[in-house]
Amino acid sequence: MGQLQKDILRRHGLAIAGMLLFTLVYITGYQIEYEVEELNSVLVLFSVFWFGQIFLVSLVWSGFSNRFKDPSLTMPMMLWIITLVSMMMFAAPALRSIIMLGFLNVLAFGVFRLSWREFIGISLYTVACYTLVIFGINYTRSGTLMPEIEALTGIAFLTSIFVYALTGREFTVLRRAYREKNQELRRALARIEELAVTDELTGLNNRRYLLRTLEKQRALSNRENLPFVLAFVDIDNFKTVNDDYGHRIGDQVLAELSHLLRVSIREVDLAARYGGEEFVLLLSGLSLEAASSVLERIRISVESSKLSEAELTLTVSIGVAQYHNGEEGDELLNRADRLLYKAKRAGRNRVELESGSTLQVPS
Ligand SMILES: Nc1nc2c(ncn2[C@@H]2O[C@H](COP(=O)(O)OP(=O)(O)OP(=O)(O)O)[C@@H](O)[C@H]2O)c(=O)[nH]1
Repeated sequence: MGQLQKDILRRHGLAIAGMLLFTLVYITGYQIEYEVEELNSVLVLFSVFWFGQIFLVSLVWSGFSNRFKDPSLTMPMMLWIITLVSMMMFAAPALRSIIMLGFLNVLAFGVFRLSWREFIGISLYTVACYTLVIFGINYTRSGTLMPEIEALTGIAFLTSIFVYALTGREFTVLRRAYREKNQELRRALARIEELAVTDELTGLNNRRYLLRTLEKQRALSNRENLPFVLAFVDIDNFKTVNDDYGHRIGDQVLAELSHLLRVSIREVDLAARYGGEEFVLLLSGLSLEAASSVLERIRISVESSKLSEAELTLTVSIGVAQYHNGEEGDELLNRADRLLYKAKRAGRNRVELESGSTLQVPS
């Protein structure tokens, strides 16, 4: 059972407790004021009342009401109670004051649940029932009511309903403002989280995100024996780009290379900017051999691309290491970094693989 349904049922539980109390007070009042023999017709009325009530609550309880616009069925329940309570008022005019309080309690139940329009609707329905019953009593038992007092009671009743409606409206406005603020906060938080893990220049994830993902990947790999590969990708002689063409072109190169890296890997892989002109790729589920062909393809595609508006031809050096079950993330990063410098020392524009990898590749 979801939290929403629990909340709804808790509210209905309270309402049922209130109605039980009302039933007791009414029947006691009836016994004091009227002949006990006439009680039977009132008991029939209460049976119908409770039957309908239990039927509606069971719709909520079973989850059947979830298919309706308002799963709490507040409106049908209120209509049911008000109709039956009006009939009880007709059956026992002397208990009018008890019943009026009953009406107000029912309306209080709807103040926070219903929309402004629904609340006005149900209030008008209540006033109509009340007026009809008063006319009915006057017609069938003339002389039992004092018209002036009834009119004054009606005005007091209407005033209370009006105050309820205003309170409900205030509450709706507050609730809406609260919901909007909450949504705004959630959006801002999502944006902050995104900014905290994104590199502004390239749009790739940053080192913080990489290290977090590396930890998750390690945990997965240790548990499932799933291989993965980490590669350092570094632009060769990038300093000369800045020196010869300026930082603006250098930035363009970084952004375009980042794009190239991102589109060269699968959704499940990760390309992150490690810092400066150094990038890291995390290739999951791949053996060193499989990863090496992906990385070789990347190396060739960088070499054959024209980067930035200066249409520069650049190369990258890549150091590739496979994760060894149980090792720390730092160790893996260091091994890949060392391989990158080996590639640099060996003349650049090459993919340097680690020899002697031991992780098993699942068949
Ligand atoms: N335009 C630009 N340049 C950057 C950025 N971050 C780092 N750099 C530059 O990247 C260059 C890195 O130079 P080095 O570390 O000497 O490396 P390299 O010239 O690529 O030489 P090798 O790596 O040995 O091939 C430096 O000139 C940095 O200023 C950036 O965000 N934008």
